[in-house]
Amino acid sequence: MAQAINNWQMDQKADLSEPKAKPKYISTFRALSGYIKEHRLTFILFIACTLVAIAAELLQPYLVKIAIDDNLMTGKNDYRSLLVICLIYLGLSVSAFVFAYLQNNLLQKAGQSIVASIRKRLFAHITKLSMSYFDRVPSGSLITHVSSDTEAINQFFNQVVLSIFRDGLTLTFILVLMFQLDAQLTLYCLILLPIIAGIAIAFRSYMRTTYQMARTRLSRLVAFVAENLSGMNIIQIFHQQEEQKKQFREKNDSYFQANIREIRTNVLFNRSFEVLNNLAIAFVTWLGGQAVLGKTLEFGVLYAFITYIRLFFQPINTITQQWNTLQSATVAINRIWSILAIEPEVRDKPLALTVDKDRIAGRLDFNGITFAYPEGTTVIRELDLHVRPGEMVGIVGTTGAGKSSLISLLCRFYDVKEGSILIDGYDIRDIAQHDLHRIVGLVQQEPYLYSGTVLDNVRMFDAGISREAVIRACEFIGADTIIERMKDGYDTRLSERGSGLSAGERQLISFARIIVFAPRILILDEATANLDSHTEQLVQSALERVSVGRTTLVIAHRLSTIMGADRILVMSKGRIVEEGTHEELLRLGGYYDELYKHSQGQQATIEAG
Ligand SMILES: Nc1ncnc2c1ncn2[C@@H]1O[C@H](COP(=O)(O)OP(=O)(O)OP(=O)(O)O)[C@@H](O)[C@H]1O
Repeated sequence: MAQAINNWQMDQKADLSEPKAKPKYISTFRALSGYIKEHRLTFILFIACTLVAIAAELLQPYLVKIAIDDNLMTGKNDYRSLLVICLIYLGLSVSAFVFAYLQNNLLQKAGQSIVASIRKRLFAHITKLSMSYFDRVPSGSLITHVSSDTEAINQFFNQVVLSIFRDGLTLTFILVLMFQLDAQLTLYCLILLPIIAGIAIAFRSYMRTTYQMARTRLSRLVAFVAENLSGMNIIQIFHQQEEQKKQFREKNDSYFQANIREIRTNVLFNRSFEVLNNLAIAFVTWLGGQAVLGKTLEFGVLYAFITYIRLFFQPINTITQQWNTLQSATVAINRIWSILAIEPEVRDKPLALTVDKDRIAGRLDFNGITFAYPEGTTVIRELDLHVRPGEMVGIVGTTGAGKSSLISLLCRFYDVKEGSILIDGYDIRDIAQHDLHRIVGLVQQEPYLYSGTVLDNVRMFDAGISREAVIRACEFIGADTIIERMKDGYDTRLSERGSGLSAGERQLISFARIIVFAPRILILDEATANLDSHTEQLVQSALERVSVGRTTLVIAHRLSTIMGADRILVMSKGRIVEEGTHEELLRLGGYYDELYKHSQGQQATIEAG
């Protein structure tokens, strides 16, 4: 695999030297070469079966020629030989069927398993890319890469490779047999070749444009649907259905038009080929018929010739049709390989530290950190923060102050531009990410649940964590009664993103996750926002239990969540502007005091209402 990416990268570098980049067919083959080598035995068997299937197919007209010229036209009445010929014909038909079946299956098997491993590799790679990549690339286009681009590679094997071998070999065999039957007549037929090539080339460039247009419009449509699905609640709440329907209709219509254009071009090309085929047959019948009448050509030879000419056009037509597939596979492979070649911006150092989370006390030091998103303005400025092991720190601040960004840096979704973040004195850039993510746990405002059971979601599909451990964790945070009330208890299947559960229930499951994975440092990003007061109480008491003995950072809009924190930080424009306990900050009479009064006012209004 590494070799395949290497080959591809070298080809890309070589291509840069060319002013006008040509379609990268060679690099496509080089990119796939590693995979093909893995299946070389299957490919050898495929070629062998193809040879036998084609030979069995093409020898059939030759047998009929023998029957006509050596039996029927001689008047020998040799029924026995005729029967033998018919039996051999039958045998050839059966062999052609069996070997064509094997040939198809072998190629399908190799092609499908290559595509499955590319898909697996691509998905695994995407999951390792840094958040900055996902900020830039829309998820819709990534879905296209994993689904339709890999499908284009599948078609490459099952159409292009199949056609190159099957149709290429068929053409060669037909030419050999035709020359063997009558060289002069074959040469006459070959006059048609430049005409066929001319038509194919003329159509080819037009077909390429129509094909690419259809693919581009399809990926726009897919991206649009993906975006809409992920933001369906917003669309409904803002009554955007009509507007989205209009935009969808436009994209759908434009894809429809592109498809129609592509189909028309294909039909025109196929029909032109058929006309050409019939012309060639008329041409051979005219020339060959005269020779038969003049007794310079046997009738059986003419029969075989006409059959071969008919068979000759089919593979040419099929091969030319593969141009589209080859084009799309080339584009798809280049797109996939360009993703595979992307190095995650945040990655482990070659000798990354292995840190056992149980030996971490949980001290945190943010030393003069500065951070800006790629192509963005600075959102954290020379920030210093030192947190004791087991301390609970609440973070509040204006919207866009950089609270979530600070947390993203601690999780190493991004790397700081300046300064450093230390956990127990280890720079987080030196710690293996696998270990870091066991040390630092994150609960977000909208916890992500996967399609799977409650059990799977709590233990994150890690079968090494026992059912009992999951149940204990849920009991600990008080989620057990809620889960037991569900249809199948811990085995209840959750729909995508846990949409069948309330926000509080989802939050409790994510707390149970934390208990199971027991990180030393816990981050809660607005974990109690959007909850009704009863669920908030449940979650709040779960939070208190979860945070015991852990360094905890809580970002909160509701001050009630953090009033009891050991320390509260107020952030503004990427800096810490106030710091202290609840009481200290109230005494300070600054932003926090204002926020508190405001929240008290709101509370009073709610109670009065
Ligand atoms: N992925 C991103 N790419 C570029 N800019 C971003 C990204 N995420 C956040 N920002 C910008 O960084 C700044 C800080 O955002 P951040 O989410 O850290 O603030 P916050 O204090 O958590 O705000 P809120 O309370 O509204 O969630 C904002 O100006 C925001 O627009």
